[in-house]
Amino acid sequence: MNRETETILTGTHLNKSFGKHDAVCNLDLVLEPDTIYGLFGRNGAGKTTLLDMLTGSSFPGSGEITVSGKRLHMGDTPRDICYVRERNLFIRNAKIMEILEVASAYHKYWDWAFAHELVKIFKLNPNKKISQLSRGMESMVGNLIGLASRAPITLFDEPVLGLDVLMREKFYRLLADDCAKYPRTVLLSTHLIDEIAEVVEKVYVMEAGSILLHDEADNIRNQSHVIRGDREAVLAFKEGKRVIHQESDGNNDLLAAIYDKIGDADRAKAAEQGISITGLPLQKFFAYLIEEGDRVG
Ligand SMILES: Nc1ncnc2c1ncn2[C@@H]1O[C@H](COP(=O)(O)OP(=O)(O)OP(=O)(O)O)[C@@H](O)[C@H]1O
Repeated sequence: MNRETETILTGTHLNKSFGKHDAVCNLDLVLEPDTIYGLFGRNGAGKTTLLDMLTGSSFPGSGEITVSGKRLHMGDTPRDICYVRERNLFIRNAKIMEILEVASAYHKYWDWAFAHELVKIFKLNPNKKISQLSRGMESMVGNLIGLASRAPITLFDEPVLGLDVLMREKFYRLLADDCAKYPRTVLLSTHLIDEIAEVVEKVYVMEAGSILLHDEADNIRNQSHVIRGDREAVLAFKEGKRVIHQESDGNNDLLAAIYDKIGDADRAKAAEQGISITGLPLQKFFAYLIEEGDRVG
């Protein structure tokens, strides 16, 4: 299989600066077909700058982007991509239905039956103007387009801004179910990791314009642990393992967050020494990883 059939979108050696500030630095990214990605990063990490480049909304200072095997040139707006922006560009005076009609004309896999279903599920009044919507409702209109477009590549930038917890859950469930029925590539850019932990299959973590980590979500889940116990025992246990965080925990106890494999022999040793091993929530993992980068960097 050649590279073009294995990947649907690539960004190679991407750079983008605003004045003297490097928002994206020498970044490589590959999206494969039919995979749901999470792009995690703190505020200002460069996520939106990256997505703008990948979708042809802004051009990289240097580097190359290919979409469905074709190189992206200045001014191209690839039809295979649906980009749900953090700050949408909807005409404020347009009604929701008018916005959906424009989107349906643009996206060749648009599904009107699904769009109408989503209008009901998201409790949107199609005759309302964009200017009359709350922030959360505006997000829902963008998300509706992202779902109903069924584009081969859909990029959501902070899709749940302003949404209450029920709507957030509804959106993630609809996305996961619809991608199971109509497989496609989706990238969710967010700083709320735990919420989408169940949905994403692969993860990119971005910090200060670069990719800090790229891994399968399952690998992260299986390899991120918190160990707790007597200081000396924990210090000996963590020897040779990648420790991304460490802190005192009570009198003479130590807590360490480990991003590494912990096998059966390790577990038996830990049990012998009274060391507890628990899973590390993805949000915490991400916070520790970035802290570690700050310490090293
Ligand atoms: N048009 C611009 N002009 C100047 N600086 C910019 C511009 N757009 C982004 N930046 C800067 O580039 C950096 C990356 O911003 P970006 O919006 O890509 O981050 P982000 O990860 O999407 O953040 P957030 O989660 O807050 O949306 C930030 O330091 C930001 O201030």
